[in-house]
Amino acid sequence: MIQKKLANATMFDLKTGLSKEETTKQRRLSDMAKMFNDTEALQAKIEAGNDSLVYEYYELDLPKTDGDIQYGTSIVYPGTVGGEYYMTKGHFHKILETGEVYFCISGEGYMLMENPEGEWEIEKLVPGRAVQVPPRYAHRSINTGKEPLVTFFAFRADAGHDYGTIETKGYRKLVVEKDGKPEIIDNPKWQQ
Ligand SMILES: O=P(O)(O)OC[C@H]1O[C@H](O)[C@H](O)[C@@H](O)[C@@H]1O
Ligand SMILES: [Fe+2]
Repeated sequence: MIQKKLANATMFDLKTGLSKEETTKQRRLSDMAKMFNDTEALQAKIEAGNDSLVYEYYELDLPKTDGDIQYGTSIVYPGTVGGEYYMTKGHFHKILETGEVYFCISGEGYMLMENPEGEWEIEKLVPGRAVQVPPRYAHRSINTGKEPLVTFFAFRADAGHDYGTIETKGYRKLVVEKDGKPEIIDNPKWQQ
């Protein structure tokens, strides 16, 4: 009898977060045009030929029904742009009521979250710590350490990604390096 393949299984390295079996989607500084607050510092780095990899993540080829779970790892590399730590773009889910779970495997940083009602939350990511992003909250992971920040995530597979709101309005808060330590500040460019 031929066993029907029901579950998708993948190996991820616990230090690097990478999988030998799959390819990542990568975002470099040049893909982050509207994301970092200091657009001039970003432009200067790119023009100096320093288009470094900011983060990569997996989008496994899984079915996208409401009953399926999309999962994978996300790896944010260490670095700053104009004092702002390297981070993911961040997004709302198109199905806004969808939450997501992140489990930190390696590195350190924060999960920054905000909802359309104006509430915001920030949770520390350290190895072994799990964070649930509640429904309605946009979420962005930020690497405040010196090593790659590796998280494992899982969410309802049909939730979708809405980047437009973040690109136009930005986040209410930024996480910047001040005297070598992370500090949460108001985003001076945030638009109502
Ligand atoms: O989608 P971004 O904000 O660019 O972040 C990249 C990826 O990070 C996370 O790991 C999410 O779970 C993914 O769904 C997301 O696509
Ligand atoms: Fe998400």
